[in-house]
Amino acid sequence: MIKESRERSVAYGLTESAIPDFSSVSRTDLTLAIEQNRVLHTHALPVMETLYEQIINTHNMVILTDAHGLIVHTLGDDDFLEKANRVALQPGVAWSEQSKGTNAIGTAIAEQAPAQVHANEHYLIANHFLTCSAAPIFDSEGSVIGVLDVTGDQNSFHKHTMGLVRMSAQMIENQVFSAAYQDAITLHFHSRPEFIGTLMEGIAAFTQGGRFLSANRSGLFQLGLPLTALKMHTFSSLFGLPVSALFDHYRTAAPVFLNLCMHSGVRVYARAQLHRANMFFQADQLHPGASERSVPLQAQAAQRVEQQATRRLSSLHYLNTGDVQIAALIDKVNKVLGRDIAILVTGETGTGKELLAQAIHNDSPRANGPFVAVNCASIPETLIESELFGYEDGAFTGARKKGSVGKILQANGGTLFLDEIGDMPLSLQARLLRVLQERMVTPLGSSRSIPVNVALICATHRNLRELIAAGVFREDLYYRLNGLVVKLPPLRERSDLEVVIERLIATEADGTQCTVSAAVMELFKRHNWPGNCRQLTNLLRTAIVMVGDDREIRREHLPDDFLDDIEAVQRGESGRSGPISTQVAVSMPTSATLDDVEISLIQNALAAHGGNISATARALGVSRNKIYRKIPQQ
Ligand SMILES: Nc1ncnc2c1ncn2[C@@H]1O[C@H](COP(=O)(O)OP(=O)(O)OP(=O)(O)O)[C@@H](O)[C@H]1O
Repeated sequence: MIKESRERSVAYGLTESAIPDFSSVSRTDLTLAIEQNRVLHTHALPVMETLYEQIINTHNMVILTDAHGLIVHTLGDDDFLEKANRVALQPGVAWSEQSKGTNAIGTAIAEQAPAQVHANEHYLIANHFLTCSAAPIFDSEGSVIGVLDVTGDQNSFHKHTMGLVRMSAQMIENQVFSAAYQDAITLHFHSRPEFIGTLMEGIAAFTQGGRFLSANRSGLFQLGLPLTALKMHTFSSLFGLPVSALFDHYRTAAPVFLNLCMHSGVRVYARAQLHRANMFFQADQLHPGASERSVPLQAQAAQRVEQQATRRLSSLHYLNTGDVQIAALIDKVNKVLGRDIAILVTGETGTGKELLAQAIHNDSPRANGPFVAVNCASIPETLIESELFGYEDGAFTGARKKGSVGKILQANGGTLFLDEIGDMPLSLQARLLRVLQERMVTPLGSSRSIPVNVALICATHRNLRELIAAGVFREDLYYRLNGLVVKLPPLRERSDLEVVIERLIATEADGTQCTVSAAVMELFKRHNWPGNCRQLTNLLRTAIVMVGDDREIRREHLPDDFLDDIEAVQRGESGRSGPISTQVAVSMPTSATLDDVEISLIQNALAAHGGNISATARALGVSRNKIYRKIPQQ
C-alpha cells in the first residue's frame, strides 16, 4: 500500500524534501465544510472524545476529516498539538495524498481502507516525525464520508492504535447509519445473541412495507450479498417471514430475541426497532437493561415533560413564591418589560434562569412572537456561528442548496435567550455585538444584511467580570448585555421552599393530592440543593411516582443517593452538599501541593456531578481537556 501511495505522490508532482503546503481554507469555507458534514461531525465528536480518553497523555491527537481529507475537528494533548501545528495538523488544512503525499489520512481515502503510516513511510520528510493510523468512515451506500485518524510523535507508536481507530470509525458509521434510518424498521442481528447491541451487530433497515433499504458493514457481511443485490430483496425474501411478524412478535411482549433463519440458511438472533410512531412496540422495552438506543427516546420524553412543566410555570407572577430576593428581582424585571433593555440573568445551575427568561418573554408585549433559546455551551464551538447567524441560500461554491435561518433571525419579533453566554467564543462576540448595535444580521457567506428586531436575554453561571479579566470575554459586549443584571438566588438561600415544593407537586402530580411529610420537609430544608430547582423538580417527580396511592411523600420514597447525601451531612462529612472548594481546602494536609489541591478539587467535583466530565468542567470553569489531563483515568 505504501509503495503504491508513494508512486501516486510522485505522480502528483510532489518532492519529498518540499516544504509542505500549510495553507488552510478560509474560516467561512471551514464552517461550510463542517455544516456540510454536520451528521458525521455530530456523531463523530462523542466517539472522538472516548477515543481520546484512551490515548490521553501519549503525545497523540485524534483527527476527523471530511471525505477529501480536509481536517474538520481535532482533539489532542497540548504538548503534541503544538508540534502538530508546525505541520498544520489543524482544522481547515487538507491532508489528501495530492497535498501531502503518502500519509495515513490521504492514503486511507485513496485506498478506501484503513492505513497506518509510520515515520519515514510518510512521503514528505517534514512529516517523518509522525506516526499515523487512519480509518475511512463509510455511509450506508458504501461511500467514504470522512476519515478518523490518530496521529502522534513517531516514538509514541503503539500497535493497538490502529485497532482502536478502526473500532471507533465503525462506531461512528453505526451511529450515522442509525440516524439515517431512524424512521425505518431496523433489525439488529447476530448469530450470537450477546453481540446484539455491540459494535459487532448487523443492522439492516427496511421500509414499513418490508423493502430492504440498507445495512451497516457487519450487516452486509452477515447477509453475504453486495448492497446492490440486497436492494432487490425484502424482509420476507431475506428471512422467510412477512414484516408484520415483527409487529406481532413485539405485541406479545415476550422478552426474547427473535430467532430468524437467513436466506443462506444461517440462523441469527435479532431484535427489531420499529418506526418511531410504533414506539410502544420497541424491542428495547423487552430488555430490563434498555440498550443505548432507547436512551435518546427516553431523553426526548423527559425533555417533553420538562417543556410541558416549563410552559405551565412560565409567568413572572407564578415565579413570585414569597421569597424577598425573588420578589425584588421580579419587581425590577417588571419595570423594564417591553423596554429595549437587555437582561442578564446570573445564578447557579438549575436556579431557573431559562424559566425566568421564558416568563419575561411570556409577560412582555412580545409574548406572541417566538422565544428562541440557544445554549452556547452545548453547541460545538465550530457550529455556533452558523447556528446563530445562519447561511445564505447557495452562497458558497458547493454550498447546500437550501440556506439556513440562524437563531437570531428565528427570534425576530420575539426574544432571543442566549444561555451560558460566557461560553461564546471570543471571535463571535464581536459579531454578536455588531448585530446588537446595528440590529442587522448578515448570514454567513452573504453580503446582504437583514434587519432584525429581538429582545435579548442572556444567562450565565460564570462570573463575566472574571472572564473579562482573563481576556476571554469582551468588555464592550458585557456592557451591551447587562442593561439589567438580576441574580437568581440558590435554592438553599430561599425562604419559599415550602411554596415552591407545593407548586411543583401540584404541577407534577397532575391534580392528584400529595403532600410532603413533616420529617421529609425538615430534610429538604436542611439540604444544600447543589442542583437547585432542577434537582428538586427531579426528586419530587421520582418521589411522586414512588408514593403511589399513599398521598404522602415520606423518607422511603426518596432516592437512595439523595438520602446518602443527607446522611453524609448529618455525619458531619462535607459530602456533596457544601461548596466543593471549601471542602477540599479544609481537608487537605498542610504539605499538599497546589497540584494535589487541584486534583482533589476535580475529584470532588466529579463525584458531585456523577462523573459527568462536561458538567464538572462547567462547574469548575475549566476545559474538559484540563480535567482529562489532571485525572487521566477519567
Ligand atoms: N421557581 C421554580 N419553580 C419551580 N420549578 C422551577 C423553578 N425554577 C426552575 N424550575 C425548574 O427547574 C428546572 C431547571 O430550570 P432552568 O433550566 O430554568 O434552570 P437554569 O438556571 O437555566 O439551569 P442551567 O444553568 O443548568 O441552564 C426546570 O425543570 C424548571 O422547570
